[in-house]
Amino acid sequence: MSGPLFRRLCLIGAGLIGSSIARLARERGDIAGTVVAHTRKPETLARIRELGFADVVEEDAARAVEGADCVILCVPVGAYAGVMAQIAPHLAPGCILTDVGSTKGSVIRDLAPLLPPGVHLVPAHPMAGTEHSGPDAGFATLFEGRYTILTPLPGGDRAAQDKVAEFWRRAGSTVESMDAATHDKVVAIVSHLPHLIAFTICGTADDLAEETREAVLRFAASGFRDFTRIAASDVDMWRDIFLNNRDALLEMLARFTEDSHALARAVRWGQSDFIEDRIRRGRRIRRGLIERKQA
Ligand SMILES: NC(=O)C1=CN([C@@H]2O[C@H](COP(=O)(O)OP(=O)(O)OC[C@H]3O[C@@H](n4cnc5c(N)ncnc54)[C@H](O)[C@@H]3O)[C@@H](O)[C@H]2O)C=CC1
Ligand SMILES: O=C(O)C(=O)Cc1ccc(O)cc1
Repeated sequence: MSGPLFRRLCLIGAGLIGSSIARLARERGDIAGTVVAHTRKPETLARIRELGFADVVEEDAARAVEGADCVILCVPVGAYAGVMAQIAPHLAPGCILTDVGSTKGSVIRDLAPLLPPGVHLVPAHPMAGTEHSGPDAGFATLFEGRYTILTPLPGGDRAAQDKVAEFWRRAGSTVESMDAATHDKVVAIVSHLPHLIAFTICGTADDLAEETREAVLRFAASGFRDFTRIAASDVDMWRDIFLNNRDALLEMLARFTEDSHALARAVRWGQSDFIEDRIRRGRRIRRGLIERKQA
């Protein structure tokens, strides 16, 4: 049998996603010979050592990437430019630089200009996660049965793209490729707008008068609970996503606002047919999603 996919795999950031990758590599022998993990805060470094999912825990980002044949950025997307400035001079020629960030246009904007010659950039986004964060939250099966989207650069190295795709297939993902602009539009509607709405509706409920708010929290029916699960997500990560997918997110929010105003008008004027039509359409689409998942 041939050796693992990567000789030395370096993870910059070892929270939910980074630690899930490390745990996966530990569980499967065919991904990495050595796993190096770097993170910024001393307390997180200490916790990673305790959890023991990395072979090497390195406090210096530049030293962490030295000699790695694959580096995966697993930090909030707003930290990419700063991290890249630290690591770029230390990336070995032939190294694959990839990531897991939730936005892709900004990632290419922040990484590509600093890419040293001979280093191959292959941006990636596993469409898998939870509302939990940090190194304790990760688990090796996180990516199973989920999509991972690659947004390769035009003219990028095919062998590097194939290797990153193979890595995600070994993680249990189905791999798709698209351009970064398409990716950013798709995730704006399926992921970023739902998070924006979930954060907002929690605040809207919290703004209610004391008595009503008390009742809302006590009686929060499963609908409100299901709908707002994702509002428990990490602050830094979501601030960075909103700011780095601004145009696509604002476009989807404008469309949503227009559509919700149309429904509000129908409610105001008692237009049952319009209301029923919107509910039927929503039901049809949601049921279709579940059937697709089961197929
Ligand atoms: N949480 C989720 O469900 C998903 C997240 N993503 C993306 O994955 C990336 C990581 O997210 P999570 O693992 O969920 O976050 P997390 O908050 O669990 O972990 C982030 C890690 O990066 C470290 N970090 C932050 N800034 C740093 C810096 N400048 N230098 C070094 N380390 C730094 C933090 O200390 C932490 O260990 C983000 O870009 C996010 O958009 C992608 C798919 C799903
Ligand atoms: O918790 C959930 O359901 C999520 O939606 C997780 C998630 C968050 C960010 C991503 O870029 C991808 C997936």
